[in-house]
Amino acid sequence: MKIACVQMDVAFGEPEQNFAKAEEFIKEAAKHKADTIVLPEMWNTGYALDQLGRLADGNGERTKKLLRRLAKNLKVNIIGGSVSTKKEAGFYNTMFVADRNGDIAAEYDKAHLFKLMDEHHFMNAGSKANLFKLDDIVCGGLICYDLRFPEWARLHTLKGAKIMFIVAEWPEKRVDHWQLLLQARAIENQCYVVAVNRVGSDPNNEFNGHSMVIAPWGERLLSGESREGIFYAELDLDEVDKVRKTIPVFQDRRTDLY
Ligand SMILES: O=C(O)CCC(=O)C(=O)O
Repeated sequence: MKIACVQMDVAFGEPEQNFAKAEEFIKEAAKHKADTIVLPEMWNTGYALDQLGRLADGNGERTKKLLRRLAKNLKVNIIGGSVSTKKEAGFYNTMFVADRNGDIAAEYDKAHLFKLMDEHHFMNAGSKANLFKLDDIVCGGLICYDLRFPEWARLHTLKGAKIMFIVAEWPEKRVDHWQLLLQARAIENQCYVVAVNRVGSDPNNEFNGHSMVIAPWGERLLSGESREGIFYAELDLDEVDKVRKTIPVFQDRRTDLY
C-alpha cells in the first residue's frame, strides 16, 4: 500500500482556504499513485475553538461530500485527518475515512480531549473506537493526544488493526514526545504507524510536521521534514505477520495479570 502523508499548513479559522488546499493536495497525491492519502488534524478550521459556532462543519456534511467525491473519482482511500464538527450534542473533533468506492468507512470522535489547549472547554469527547477496513486490511485511527494512551492503541490492535493512522496538530515544543511515542506504539503493537502532523503556526503554537511512517519492527520509513508537502512511503503488510510470529507478543500477554 502506497501512503501519502499530506503535511499541510492550516489557515486559522479559514475553512474556504483549507478545503481548497486539501483538495489540491489529494489530487496531487492521487497523480503519484497513492493508495491511501492522509490529512492532519482539524484541517478545516485549526484550533479556532472560540469560533466553532460559526466555522465547524454541520454533521461533517461538507467534509464527507468532499472526501466521498474525491475518493470515488480518483479511486483512492482518504483518511480525512480530522475536522471540527457541530453535531446535535455539541462540537467534536471528528475523523472521517472514505474508501475507494466513495463510501464513508469510518467516523470517529476524538476520545481524549487535550486540556492544555482548552479543547475540553469547547468540544465533547467521543466514546467509540475507530476500526475500519481499507482494501481488506483492518486499520485503526486516532487523533493527536490519543497517542499518549497506549491502552487505546492496544485496544485497536487487539481487534485486528495492522495499520494505525494517527493525525495531529502536535506542537513543535513537544515533537520529541511525538516521535518517541509513535515509535513505541509501532513496536509494542507490532503494526504500521502512519502519523501526519501539520506545519505552520496558529496564535498559540508552532507546528513543525515530522510526519512519520514506522514499520512493525520499529524502522522509520519516513521521518523528519518540517516543510509543507506530501511525503510518500510503501507498506508491506506481510511484515506485520512476520514480526508478530518472530516475537509473539500478542500470544505472550499475561491476561491473567492485567
Ligand atoms: O499531547 C500533546 O503533547 C499534544 C496533543 C495535542 O496537541 C492535541 O491533542 O491536539
